[in-house]
Amino acid sequence: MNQKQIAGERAVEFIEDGMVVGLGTGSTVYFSLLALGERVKAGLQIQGIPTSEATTKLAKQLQIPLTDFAAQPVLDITIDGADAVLPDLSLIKGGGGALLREKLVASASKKMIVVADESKQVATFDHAVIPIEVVPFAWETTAERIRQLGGRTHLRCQGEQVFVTDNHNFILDTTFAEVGDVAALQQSLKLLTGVVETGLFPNLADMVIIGTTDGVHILS
Ligand SMILES: O=C[C@H](O)[C@H](O)[C@H](O)COP(=O)(O)O
Repeated sequence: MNQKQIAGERAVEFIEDGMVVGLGTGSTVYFSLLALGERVKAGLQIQGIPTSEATTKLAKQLQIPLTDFAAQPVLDITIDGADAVLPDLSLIKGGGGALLREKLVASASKKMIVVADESKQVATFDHAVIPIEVVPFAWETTAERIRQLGGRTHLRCQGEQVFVTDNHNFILDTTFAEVGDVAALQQSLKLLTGVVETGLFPNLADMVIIGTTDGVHILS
């Protein structure tokens, strides 16, 4: 079994009857969704809130019941992936461009469980790609403001086209030679006009389930 699959499946064991569940995005959570679909088929009663259009589509295919923030403003648990994880459980997310809805869902959840393979464990975010969602209007000016904070920005494209998020924004994949305090960098970036959200997730994950060749390794 691959590392993403064992991590993804283990997280679903934490879901209980009656819960409102945040459904993350990505190739690791994919396995969580498959396992959750099986449990729902077997009688588990939950309501899911998806973090992307892709997850919405898959959840519907798997017949996982869905709800929304208007009906359920507080979630019991969220299961989501990550692009990088520090030992203090700070995350980088947004490799698939879903970071804004992912942060809205995670921050409204009582518990966030992250699922990842071993490659996602890192010692530092220095030089790591941090996706930053920006409004398309004047994105070049926003990029310049990020560069003034020390970031190297790269407008995300998909083939010849600029990548557009589910929220109709652009992504600036940005690296910093020295990230320093993750929460402080997040704050500084959020203060820039034009920045919608960043892929830095300090203080949100409660547990990280890492799939390894010898089974799962749980950090909490
Ligand atoms: O925007 C995408 C999300 O933040 C994903 O959860 C993250 O990129 C990890 O994805 P994967 O499990 O495919 O590596």
